[in-house]
Amino acid sequence: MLARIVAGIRQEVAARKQTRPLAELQRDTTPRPPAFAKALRAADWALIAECKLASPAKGTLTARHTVPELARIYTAGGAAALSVHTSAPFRGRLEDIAAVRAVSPLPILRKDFIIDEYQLHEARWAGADAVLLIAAILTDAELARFLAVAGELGLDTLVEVHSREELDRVQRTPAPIIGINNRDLTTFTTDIAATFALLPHTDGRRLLVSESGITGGHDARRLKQAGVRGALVGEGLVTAPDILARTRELALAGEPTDAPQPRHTKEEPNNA
Ligand SMILES: O=P(O)(O)OC[C@@H](O)[C@@H](O)c1c[nH]c2ccccc12
Repeated sequence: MLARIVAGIRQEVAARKQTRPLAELQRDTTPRPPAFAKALRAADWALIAECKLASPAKGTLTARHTVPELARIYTAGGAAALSVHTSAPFRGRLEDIAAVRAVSPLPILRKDFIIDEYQLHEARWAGADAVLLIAAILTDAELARFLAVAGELGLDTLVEVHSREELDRVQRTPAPIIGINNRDLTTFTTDIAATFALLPHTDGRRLLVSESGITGGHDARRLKQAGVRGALVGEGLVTAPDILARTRELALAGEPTDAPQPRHTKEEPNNA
């Protein structure tokens, strides 16, 4: 599945390079603040809420909402950042970044299969704050190079690992934010045990995010208690009966929203 997706991405990127040459993407060089990393560092828990309409494994996940509608709900619900799929297998487009930017002030992660430096320039040009880099589809040299280029462009990076071997590789780079993907990209099955299994092998010098298969506040709370800084959640949000409520629950890592007010006396119930 992964190899097929990447082959498709390679063709798409080649075609886009023809219609929009690199020089055109490089016109705007205004420096931008690293908003994504900052949002993750701002508190001890951060929800990165993903605008995900479909996936190659499951097909349509939601037909009720558009990408900007999801972004609006996530923003209202207290997400710290947004993840926007821009690849065809997830029914995403590069333009979705601008559409989300128009309705939300939150930092945006470009969620794609980045295999070419050109896509980093595209991300910057489209208005993304950060990009996902997937260790499984990159060589050490590509990873180092993409991290450096992203840095020059003012893009934050979330570097994704699934195995111990990938974690070790990434920890030999300066990547400041590592995402442990609970989804095995060869089978597309998820198990959040993947995060707990890799945690003891992290070097303590990176911000850690858990990705995929996180369904509600209970998972979020367990991850937070284990020292994970945040969660990247798509399906658990878009398939929730009440997306706003699910966003709140995940953004608060399962802490109760309305802590009961202390009662003063039995005769005077607190109506505040
Ligand atoms: O919808 P989920 O299970 O909450 O997962 C979100 C996100 O982690 C997932 O979309 C993802 C993260 N990295 C990937 C790499 C490829 C495909 C998909 C992904």
